[in-house]
Amino acid sequence: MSLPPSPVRAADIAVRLRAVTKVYESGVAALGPIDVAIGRGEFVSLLGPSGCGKSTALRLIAGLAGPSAGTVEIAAASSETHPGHRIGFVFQEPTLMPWTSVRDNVGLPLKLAHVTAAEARPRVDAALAQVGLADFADAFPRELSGGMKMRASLARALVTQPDILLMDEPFAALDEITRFRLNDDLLDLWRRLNMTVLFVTHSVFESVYLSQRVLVMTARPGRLSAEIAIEADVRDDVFRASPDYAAYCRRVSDALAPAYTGVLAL
Ligand SMILES: Nc1ncnc2c1ncn2[C@@H]1O[C@H](COP(=O)(O)OP(=O)(O)OP(=O)(O)O)[C@@H](O)[C@H]1O
Repeated sequence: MSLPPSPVRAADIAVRLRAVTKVYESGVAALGPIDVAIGRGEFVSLLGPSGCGKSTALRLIAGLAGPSAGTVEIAAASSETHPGHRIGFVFQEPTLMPWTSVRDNVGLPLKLAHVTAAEARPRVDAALAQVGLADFADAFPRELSGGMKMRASLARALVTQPDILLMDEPFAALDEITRFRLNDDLLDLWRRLNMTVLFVTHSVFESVYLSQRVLVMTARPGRLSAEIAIEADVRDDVFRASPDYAAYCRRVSDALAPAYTGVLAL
C-alpha cells in the first residue's frame, strides 16, 4: 500500500528514499519499492517481520550498499551542530575488539579518519561520558555487561558527532530492565544532541515508547504498509503504563499483523 505524502516539509528532510528497491545478486528481492522521508531531528522506528529488509534499508541509507533502483538522498548536515560524520551506525551486536580497551574501541572511527591521538582523546572521553561509561575507559570488553557493551558501541557511533544515527535492533539481546534504561538514555541523547534517529526493532512496545513515528513494513520485499504518529511529549514510566501507550501498541500491532500472514507457514 502506498502512503500519502509524508507530513515532513521538504526543507526539513534529513533522509529521503524515492522508489528504492534492493535485489541482491542472489536474486533475493529484499526491499521495496519504498518511498519515505525522515525529517531532521525526527525519531522514527522501522518495524517489520524478520527478513523484510529493515537492515537492508539502513545499509542503503548508510551507503554500505547501493539500491537496485531509485534514489537515496541524505541532506547536508548543519556544520555548526554536527561538524563530524553525517551518519553513525549502531549494529545489533556491539562488535567490540576484544583485545583492546573501551577507549581504543570507541576511538576507532577517529583513528580510521586519521584524527590525531591528542585530538581524539577528549572526543572519546566526551562520548564515553555521554553514555555513562566515563569510569570504564580502560576496561576491556570482557569486563563489561551486555548493556555496557552496547553503551560502548553507541559511544563509538557518537564519537564522530553524527547528525543521523542508524540503529539496527541495538537492544534486542538485552534483558528488559537494561533495555528500558537504554531506551531512556537514548531518548535523552537524541534530545540533547539534536540527532535524526532511524531505529530498527522487532518490538512494538519499544517502537511506540521511543518514536515520534512508527513505519510498519510488509513481509519481504519490504514496503511501507502503515505509518503511525505517536503523539506523546513525555516518555517515561507513566507513559509506559498509560492507556494511550496501550492504545498505540494495539494500533501498531494491528498494522503489523498482516505482514505475518503466511510467514509461519513458510
Ligand atoms: N548480502 C546479502 N545477500 C543476499 N541476500 C541478502 C543479503 N543481505 C540480506 N539478504 C536477504 O535479504 C532479505 C532481507 O534481509 P534484511 O537483513 O534486510 O532483513 P531484516 O528485516 O533486517 O531481517 P531481521 O529482522 O531478521 O534482521 C532476507 O531474505 C535476507 O536473507
